Amino acid sequence: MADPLPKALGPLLREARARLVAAGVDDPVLDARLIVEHFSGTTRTQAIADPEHEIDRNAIAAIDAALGRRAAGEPVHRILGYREFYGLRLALSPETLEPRPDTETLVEAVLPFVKTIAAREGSCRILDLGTGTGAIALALLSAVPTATATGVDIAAGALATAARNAGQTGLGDRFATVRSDWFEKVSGRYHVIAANPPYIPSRHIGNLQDEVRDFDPRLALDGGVDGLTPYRIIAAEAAPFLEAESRIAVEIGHTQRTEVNDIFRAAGYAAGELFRDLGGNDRVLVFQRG
Ligand SMILES: C[S@@+](CC[C@H](N)C(=O)[O-])C[C@H]1O[C@@H](n2cnc3c(N)ncnc32)[C@H](O)[C@@H]1O
Repeated sequence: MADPLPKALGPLLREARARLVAAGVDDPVLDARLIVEHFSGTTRTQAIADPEHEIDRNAIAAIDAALGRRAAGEPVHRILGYREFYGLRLALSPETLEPRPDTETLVEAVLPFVKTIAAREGSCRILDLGTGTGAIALALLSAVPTATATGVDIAAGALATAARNAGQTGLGDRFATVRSDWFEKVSGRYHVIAANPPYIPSRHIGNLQDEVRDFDPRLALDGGVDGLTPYRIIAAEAAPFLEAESRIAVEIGHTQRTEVNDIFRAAGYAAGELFRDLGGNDRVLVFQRG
């Protein structure tokens, strides 16, 4: 059994860090700070300016429990219950993928087009397929005040979380949700179809990092036998939902550029424009009709 946690903020942070180091956690300094700040309601500045500040007993108990979960392998943002994406604090739930910084590449890739359409037409309609927390749609809405978005997901729990995130970020009046198997229940036409679909081949799911395999929902990961099934559906079925001037932006696995390009080209789209993530990996393709 671990020693009781100190009450004073400075020593508490040091002990939290030491527990996560001992457990072999990847980034113990950051994770200890996130956990302590979240459950104690303190800030980094406070820890520096007033390290003797006393934390109350309930907060200490919550920090103790959270450190135990982190030491046992649960991702830190699952424990906190939220993750920042494109400057928005998005709540997570068991049915949502934890949004990743790489996905901000998709937001940046399609944002100039969204702005152009919104400026010219007074609005830009976005369809976010497989919306999860609502990350992509809400990021675009936060950057373009006249845009509107529909978030589609097959998971009812994900849509409930996305709707809650829209409300909490003040974007609820421009965001709607539709529960649908890809386009099945979708109606209307859109200037942008964005998707970060599940793209891991089924047989690779077991080899993913424990934190991904055990805590992200399988529905958000499994892209079928070769990981490309959702791209085939999107490429084949998107056309009736697109405005004359429009884009389809998809996130891809870093080895899938050629295959995904081939799928969309066979469906009548011009070769996709490629965007790389901050790690230099192929990450996003943006298509328009050829
Ligand atoms: C990789 S996650 C992306 C979540 C979010 N867009 C993001 O970027 O963080 C894929 C999402 O697709 C949803 N999904 C899986 N199969 C689906 C289907 N057949 N129709 C609609 N959505 C689906 C999952 O529930 C999950 O939310």
